[in-house]
Amino acid sequence: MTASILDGKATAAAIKDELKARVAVLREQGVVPGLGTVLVGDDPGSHAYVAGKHRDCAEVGIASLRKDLPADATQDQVEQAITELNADPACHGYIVQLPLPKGLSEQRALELIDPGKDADGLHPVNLGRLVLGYPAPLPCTPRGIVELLRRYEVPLNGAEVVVVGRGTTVGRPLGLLLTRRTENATVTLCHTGTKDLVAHTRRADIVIIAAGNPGLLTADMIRPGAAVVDVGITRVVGADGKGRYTGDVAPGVAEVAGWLAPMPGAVGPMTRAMLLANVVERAEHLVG
Ligand SMILES: Nc1nc2c(c(=O)[nH]1)N[C@@H](CN(C=O)c1ccc(C(=O)N[C@@H](CCC(=O)O)C(=O)O)cc1)CN2
Repeated sequence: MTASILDGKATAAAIKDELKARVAVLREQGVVPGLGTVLVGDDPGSHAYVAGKHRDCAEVGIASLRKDLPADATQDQVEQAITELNADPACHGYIVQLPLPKGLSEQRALELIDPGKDADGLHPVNLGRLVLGYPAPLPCTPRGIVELLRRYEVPLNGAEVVVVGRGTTVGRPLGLLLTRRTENATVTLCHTGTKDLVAHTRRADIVIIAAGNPGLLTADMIRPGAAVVDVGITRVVGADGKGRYTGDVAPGVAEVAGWLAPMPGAVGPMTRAMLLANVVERAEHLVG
């Protein structure tokens, strides 16, 4: 068996076209949706991701508002940037790029975001609303994964899904999304304390791996025909001394799986597209 590839790049491009049309309608009504970013420090990965977010904005007609702070920025300076975006009417939604440099509190930064402008859906109020099943901006990576599975018609209703990784940006909210009545999957959340990971992954219809452990999921760990989603993204340095990103799925899985969302090319582009969707939805909400 060779897996059908869940092409996140093509799907994200289609979603961006849909959003472009919705942004045009908003602009006709005199509203220019705006995405803000708070970027602290000089991590090349974070700079590349933020630059990508603003390129996406330009593509679909969303205005960009950037707050770039130096690596030695204080907590007060970060909180000042957040307070300014909270007050800026041109900003419909914004994100604080994670991780923040050591010594800065991500928790305090996220809690200061106006929940109504939380484009990442990571504010405690919005995570709480997700638990309660109330409308809220959804965290971009989990939303992107569900959207990708849905658009490729991977059966979710009644499916046994194993999510590996219990982080607040992916694993935990993903479990909440997949167990809503609309998705109706049964979710097992595995993590570093799980005793027999293979026993779980082998009986799953869908394995979503967000462990940050390169090559952790090997071909012998999945049921033939299962769907596999690689969320892992770890920077490794090769024998040539060059850095590259690698996922959590080992080579060979594509020969056993029925569907594969590979890294690169699947979850990352969908995450970016969902950020735009969250901003457009916030602007549409204001228009009423
Ligand atoms: N505030 C946030 N911080 C971070 C998030 C987030 O969603 N919100 N996620 C990651 C970084 N990230 C977006 O910010 C992100 C990571 C990777 C990709 C991506 O497209 N990856 C490519 C592969 C890598 C590459 O080619 O450069 C892929 O998967 O195809 C997009 C966004 C941590 N911080």
